Amino acid sequence: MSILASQSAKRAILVLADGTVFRGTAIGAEGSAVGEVVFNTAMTGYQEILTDPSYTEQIVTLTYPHIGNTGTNSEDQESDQVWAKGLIIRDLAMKASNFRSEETLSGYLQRHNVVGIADIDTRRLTRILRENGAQNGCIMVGELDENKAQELAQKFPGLKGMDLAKEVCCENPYEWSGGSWQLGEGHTKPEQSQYHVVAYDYGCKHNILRLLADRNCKITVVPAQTSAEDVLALNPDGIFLSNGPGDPEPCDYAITAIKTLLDKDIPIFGICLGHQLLAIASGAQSMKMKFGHHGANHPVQDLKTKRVMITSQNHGFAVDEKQLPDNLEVTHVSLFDGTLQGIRRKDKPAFSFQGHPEASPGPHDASELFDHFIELMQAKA
Ligand SMILES: NC(=O)CC[C@H](N)C(=O)O
Repeated sequence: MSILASQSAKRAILVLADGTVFRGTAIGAEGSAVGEVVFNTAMTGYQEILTDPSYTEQIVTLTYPHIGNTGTNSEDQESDQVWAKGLIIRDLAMKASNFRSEETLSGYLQRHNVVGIADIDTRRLTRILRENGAQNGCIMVGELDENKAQELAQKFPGLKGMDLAKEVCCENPYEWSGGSWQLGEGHTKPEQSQYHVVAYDYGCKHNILRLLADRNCKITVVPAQTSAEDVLALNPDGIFLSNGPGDPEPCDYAITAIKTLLDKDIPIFGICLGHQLLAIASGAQSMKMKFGHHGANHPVQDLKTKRVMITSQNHGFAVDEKQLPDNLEVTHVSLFDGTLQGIRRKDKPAFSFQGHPEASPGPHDASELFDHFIELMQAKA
């Protein structure tokens, strides 16, 4: 191949639905990707972000400018595949240098057939998304056609109304054997298992299951559409509702099951999509946010203790704090914009958190929420 041909094979564009065009360099697979473009402000954790199933149908731009310097490895996966539709960055590190690195970011994206684009003015892009709201976009690699890319971005239906939890979850129930956070991959403490947690997989991140394993839980993971009756047949001490992609409102199967499970007074803990579903099952409503929360430095206040936690966040929908039923108490709020971050049922052993107490990436300030879940199971036992 001539130098010119190989150079042109490397060119890529990002076109937003509003027609804004960014020209850059391809760093991943060939082809094109269409999705909702969101910005994440975390300075680390690109591999965890890419493999978080909550990013299904989304293209992620990272505001941190220098990405790829620690490469990728098999331990930092938050699921078995890359779910983000595409990656947009400012600058790809020329060298991956870390004792845990097994593969470069570029090689990793290509192997997972995910489109990526570098050399983009991600500050300008982020300003557009902040000012006008998250918007659909298209990354195109190879044959570049700006009009076609804009048309594809405009045709993308958007995440409002998209029921994705049932698309990304496991096919069959399984027992978690992926290890614990403290002890590492492949290690669990089954002999010490005290509580049987049934975890609804709506697109669950592995670190949630690792943190439950750390706390002596035996975990059975079940698909998103598992009925409440099938979950009850497993005789759980507690029920976990996972994070996941898309809009919570159309997930009627989950909302119906959670309503039934709430009636049984079994401890329930929800994270992110699981939080939104618990709220809706309790009578609340969700709404689409302007550009959402995606980052690892969001201050959230615990209203009871007044303590401020720095948290990891990844959501584009939120529970509407203006339309809460009487059975819900607000436990946490975002100090960035005052939106609702945590709730507790006043009449049931059930609570949930909008951010990501499991981090990966991010700080572990909110990990005590896992301990609270254990306390609820203890109290019930
Ligand atoms: N991380 C999540 O669970 C995200 C929940 C939901 N898909 C949202 O964007 O708000």
